[in-house]
Amino acid sequence: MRTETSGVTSSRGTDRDRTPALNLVGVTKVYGKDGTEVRALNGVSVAIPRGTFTAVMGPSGSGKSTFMHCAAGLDRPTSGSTEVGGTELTRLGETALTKLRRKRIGFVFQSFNLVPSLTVRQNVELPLRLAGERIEEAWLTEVLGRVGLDGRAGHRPGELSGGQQQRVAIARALVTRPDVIFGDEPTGALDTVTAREILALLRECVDEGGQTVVMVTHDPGAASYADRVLFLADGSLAGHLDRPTAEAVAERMTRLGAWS
Ligand SMILES: Nc1ncnc2c1ncn2[C@@H]1O[C@H](COP(=O)(O)OP(=O)(O)OP(=O)(O)O)[C@@H](O)[C@H]1O
Repeated sequence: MRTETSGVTSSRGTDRDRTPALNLVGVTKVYGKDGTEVRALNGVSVAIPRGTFTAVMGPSGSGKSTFMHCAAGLDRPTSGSTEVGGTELTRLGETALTKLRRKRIGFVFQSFNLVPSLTVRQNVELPLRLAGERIEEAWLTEVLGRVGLDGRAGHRPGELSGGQQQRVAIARALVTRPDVIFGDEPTGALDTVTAREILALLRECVDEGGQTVVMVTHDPGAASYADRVLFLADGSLAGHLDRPTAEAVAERMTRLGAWS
């Protein structure tokens, strides 16, 4: 079994800084039973440091969604353990897991998943309300400013472009100051120019906000915004690329048989 670790951490960090944002140890997920078993993940171990941007790639069916679901506590591994910010998810009951997800994990999906009847500000506040947290106006204003939506707080999602809606989703993910933001094809529904703006924004959240981002994508161009790309094949880690270029990622994907 191999553990992937990135070396992108400060040598003067505190203990909290040195605890990986995300730590998977021997995570295996088997779906079905008795002859219909699918081993979607097979002993995956990976530690992702705080303040880094990781892309997860692999051919269709290689286990990317299963990886994200197990890492984010949306699904339970069959064996192995997952830690978010030093807390082991696999030991938590459903209520504690739901609370942890609300507060310490942010999600950005391809389809934005905003509540259409709520304003931008109300959508962004929602995770704090669900977690029963106090809403600090200054922080909310700062988060909306960071994603470039200062003037849009009173609008509803239907009045915004796709790129602006994804900015709302990113603000909603940032608002609880989570240990990790997971992106599931966050630019999959956007045109190329808008996709680049959203990827640059995620990059900025990492570089300037110290956020940790883990993004599943099929797009080598999107993966090139990450510090590291992890490759999955048949449910196992099949290597990584640091400071990836789109060309190098595409070439690795071709070797994994992704486009055949
Ligand atoms: N709920 C489930 N029940 C049974 N098999 C499943 C389930 N979810 C996923 N699988 C299987 O597990 C394997 C990994 O699936 P997963 O969705 O994680 O792959 P993926 O890399 O995200 O694929 P894609 O790029 O096509 O979205 C596949 O063989 C899939 O059919």
